[in-house]
Amino acid sequence: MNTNPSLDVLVPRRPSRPLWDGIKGIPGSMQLVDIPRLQNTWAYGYVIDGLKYLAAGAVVDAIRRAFVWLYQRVKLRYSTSAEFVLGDPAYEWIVLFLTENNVWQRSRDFRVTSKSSKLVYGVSVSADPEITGSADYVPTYESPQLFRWRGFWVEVQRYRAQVQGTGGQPQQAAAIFLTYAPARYALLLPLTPAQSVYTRNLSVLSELVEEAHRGYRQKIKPYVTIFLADSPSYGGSFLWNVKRKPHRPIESIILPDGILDDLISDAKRFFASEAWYHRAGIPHRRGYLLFGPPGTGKSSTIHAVAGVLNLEIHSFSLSSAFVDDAFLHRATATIPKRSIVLVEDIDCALPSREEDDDSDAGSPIRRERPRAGGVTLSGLLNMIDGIGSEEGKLFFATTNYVDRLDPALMRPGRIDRRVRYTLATGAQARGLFERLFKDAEVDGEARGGSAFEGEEPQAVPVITLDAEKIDNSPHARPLDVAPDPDRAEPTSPGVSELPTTADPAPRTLTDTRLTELAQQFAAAMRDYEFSTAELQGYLLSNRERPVAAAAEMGAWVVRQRAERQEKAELKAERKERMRATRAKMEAARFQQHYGAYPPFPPPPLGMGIMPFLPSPPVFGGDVDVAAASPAAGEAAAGTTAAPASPPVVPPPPPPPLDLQHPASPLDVPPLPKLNGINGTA
Ligand SMILES: Nc1ncnc2c1ncn2[C@@H]1O[C@H](COP(=O)(O)OP(=O)(O)OP(=O)(O)O)[C@@H](O)[C@H]1O
Repeated sequence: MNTNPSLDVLVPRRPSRPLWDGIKGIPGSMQLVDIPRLQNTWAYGYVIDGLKYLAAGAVVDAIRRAFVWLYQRVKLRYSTSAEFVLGDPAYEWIVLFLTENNVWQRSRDFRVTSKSSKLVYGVSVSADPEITGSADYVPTYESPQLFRWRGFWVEVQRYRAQVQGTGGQPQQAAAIFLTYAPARYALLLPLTPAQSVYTRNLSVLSELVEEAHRGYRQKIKPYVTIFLADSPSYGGSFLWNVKRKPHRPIESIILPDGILDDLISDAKRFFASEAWYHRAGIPHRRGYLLFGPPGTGKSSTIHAVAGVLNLEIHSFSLSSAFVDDAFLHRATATIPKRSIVLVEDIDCALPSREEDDDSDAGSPIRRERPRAGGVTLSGLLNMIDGIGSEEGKLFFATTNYVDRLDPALMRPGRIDRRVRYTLATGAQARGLFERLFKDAEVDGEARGGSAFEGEEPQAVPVITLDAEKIDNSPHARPLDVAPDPDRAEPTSPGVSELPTTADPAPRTLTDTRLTELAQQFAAAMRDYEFSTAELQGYLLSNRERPVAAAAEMGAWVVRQRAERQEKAELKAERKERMRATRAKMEAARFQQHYGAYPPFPPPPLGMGIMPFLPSPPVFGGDVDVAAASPAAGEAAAGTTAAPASPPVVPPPPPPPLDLQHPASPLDVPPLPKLNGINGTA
């Protein structure tokens, strides 16, 4: 008989419906539950314990739910969420704020990266500068950190996730959650999830963010912050790659007088006249196009302007594969007020014919440059003057090929000012020399010893007036001659006055001497012959030898000219081969469609295929598909087309630098015809 009443409840006896048939092995029996025997089995204890735990769990869960319910009521009444998402500038502010407030001190999680130009807010974790100098130690706040701020307890926690980027690559996403409560609610903090702010007073949150922003601006002052849109975005968020660069001193940019000052005062006026723009109903933005050959100072100018005006740069490279219209739109929407939006090499966004094709106008076969990652002209225009581009933003674009730009891009309102950069003039070369060698020591060899430890004194090339080597071009100057390696004489006028014995005390160049050397340096080249970057490269390779740098400039110029000539010849040869290949391909196609001879009179010579048509079929009946590939074509063309090497004509000096000054943003004079810039037609 069953004496256990609880088991009676759990296993009711139902004589008409036996439950334990299978256990006793007698199907159909109605009295088979033998409770006393069941109690003696080993499983019984487990079953009873399990039931007890189940009951205890249910009670705990009920209590937890009651707490959550209570928390929800408190949260609804007092709290707000504060989330800072990686990639947004506010994320940078808050991370710096946390670092400055030493919130990391109890942190156990750090990300260690070698020092680079990437903007990171590392903390000093060691007293040894040798160690802290080579790496950044960034607290990651993976575990919650609690700190006090203005009478509030603030809890910070970071969440990290791997998400799918637009390009399909995995992408890091992160956010920082802040929770704060007045000190009297501090006890509640540990009991609650971190995403809440325990007060409805939003001004507390705003004060915290503003303080973080102020601190950030202060900290970042000596630097220009550059946000690069160089990673695919994910979901609705946008990820900027943040770098920083020290300010570029404005006087280190060597341009004709007035250009930089004018640019800066124009930008200052723009920022100061926000109210006027609003009253006039004109979107508060201003566009600048800087164009000219590579290495002439376009990017440097933008960095210097950003430093002077304390602006951040948000930079786009339109040639990245993942950049499309939607990407541009999303990115532009995240750019804060008072920023520079920079598109370098803006011509890359638009389809254009290859440089080499210019002589083949009219040919049906053209090699188009591949379109960059799906950016359309209208997408670009929307980016420049869409909603997200208003609110006090300077738009800067640079290009080496201004003639490739669509007129729609350059209409007033999108581009308000255009600044042309040219290769260096003599005055710029002098300025560059003086800037790089100001306060420099006199060369070791000029003082009688090598500037470099253990190095043989170099024989300084002598400039001779050899009639055969003299450049007779109209731009030539007396120093356009090759050095004579057999003769070595004192470097330059004035150097012989320097002591000839080794002098341990370093001697700096006097201002007069520096000016003389700068003039000597500049006189060795023609105006508009080299880019400032090329001259800078030469001077840097002679950084400790100003006297020799000036004296050897003539030889360097001669070498550069010879190299250029060689390159120009090779290019002309390649171009000729390509043209011959294309002509063959056209002839083959023509034959395929119409047979060996045309059914109509030949067009004038020079119109693509005709020079090949009167001859009997060169390729036989079939089209040689391999010949259609440039490589095969080049090989074939080597036997049929004699490459012509046109003489290298020195480029005509371009017009002087000009900065156009429209009277108003809507009054921009038409762009002058720019044939010849950078060698393009
Ligand atoms: N006018 C200049 N004054 C001082 N330095 C210059 C000038 N032009 C070029 N440089 C130097 O040459 C280098 C390249 O300059 P920068 O990148 O500004 O040229 P860029 O015109 O933007 O070239 P690209 O069109 O190839 O981008 C930099 O190191 C810069 O210091």
